[in-house]
Amino acid sequence: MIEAKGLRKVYGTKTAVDGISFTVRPGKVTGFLGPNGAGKSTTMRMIMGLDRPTSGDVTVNGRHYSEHKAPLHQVGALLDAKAVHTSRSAYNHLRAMAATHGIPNSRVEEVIDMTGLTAVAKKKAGGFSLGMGQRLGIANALLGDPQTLILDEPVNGLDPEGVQWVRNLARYLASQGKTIFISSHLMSEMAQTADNLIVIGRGKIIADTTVDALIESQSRKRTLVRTSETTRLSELLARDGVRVEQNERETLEVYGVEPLRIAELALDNRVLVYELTPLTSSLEEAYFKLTKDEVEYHSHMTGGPAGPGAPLGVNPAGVGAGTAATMEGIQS
Ligand SMILES: Nc1ncnc2c1ncn2[C@@H]1O[C@H](COP(=O)(O)OP(=O)(O)OP(=O)(O)O)[C@@H](O)[C@H]1O
Repeated sequence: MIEAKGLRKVYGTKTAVDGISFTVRPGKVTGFLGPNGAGKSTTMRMIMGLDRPTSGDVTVNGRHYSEHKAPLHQVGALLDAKAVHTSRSAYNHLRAMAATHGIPNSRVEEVIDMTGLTAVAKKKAGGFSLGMGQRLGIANALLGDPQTLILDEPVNGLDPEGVQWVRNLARYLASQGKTIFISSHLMSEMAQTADNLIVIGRGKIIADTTVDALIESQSRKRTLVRTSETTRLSELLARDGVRVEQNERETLEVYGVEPLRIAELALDNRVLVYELTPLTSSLEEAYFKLTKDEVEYHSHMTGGPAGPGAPLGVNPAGVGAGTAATMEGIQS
């Protein structure tokens, strides 16, 4: 369990984390989301005692990180996958870490096997690919079989098999009652991995809820309707003040009413409807809506302004057309 109360971190004139309070519970995977620079890594570093809060407090399993007698058994973290001796082999790196924490060599073999590093375990970590480095970082985090696991962007650089492996690992460990706290920018992955989400923007919490509730809160009720009488049904719905869009032949998107109401209206007026499907937003759509005012670093595509539906100022037409992009950080 991770508990933060009024946690705040100021670097010079920059408030990276602005007095946040949250609880990450055992038995669940909790995703930690937010735009670049929102304060996720700073929060994770404070949990691990690597950064001292300017004010407020954070504990893991009831104590500050530094107060735990055997911290590797309490909490394991992947914060910076490059933080290994590049001249040491993965095996020697893990062995050295295990030896200084009273962890037997058999556990080193176990985590090497679990993370799929067996074939490269005797090679120097400096020559590892990004994905192999991530696996070593995760092996390191798992070494003490910790009750709480903190992973900062663990799937960064992993191949699809690796991404799936992290998902299954996180879900398995949560099912064993462990506390799993993961940051990621991959929304589709988070939707499949996490039970709960904490969303942060400009150092403040903007949502602390379940994945389903977050999607629901940001979704507008929409129903896909297939009928051969689109014009007539559109007119009937418009009379009730309902917004209707037609994007394909024989297909309507109807906003803001229950499918039952659409079916009743169609039945009363003898309009044949052959499909009624409630549509839900993806986590990515919900996330964009939630954080659209919290993004500090916008991308600008050359070749025209962003369209009204374009998330984060990215013009989808420009992307599709292969337009050259310039990335520009704007600090507001
Ligand atoms: N050591 C530091 N000194 C000064 N500013 C810092 C320091 N560490 C972080 N910051 C600033 O604090 C803010 C939060 O940074 P942080 O790395 O926690 O964000 P993040 O949510 O992890 O971002 P990303 O998704 O890009 O990794 C940023 O504006 C960053 O520039």
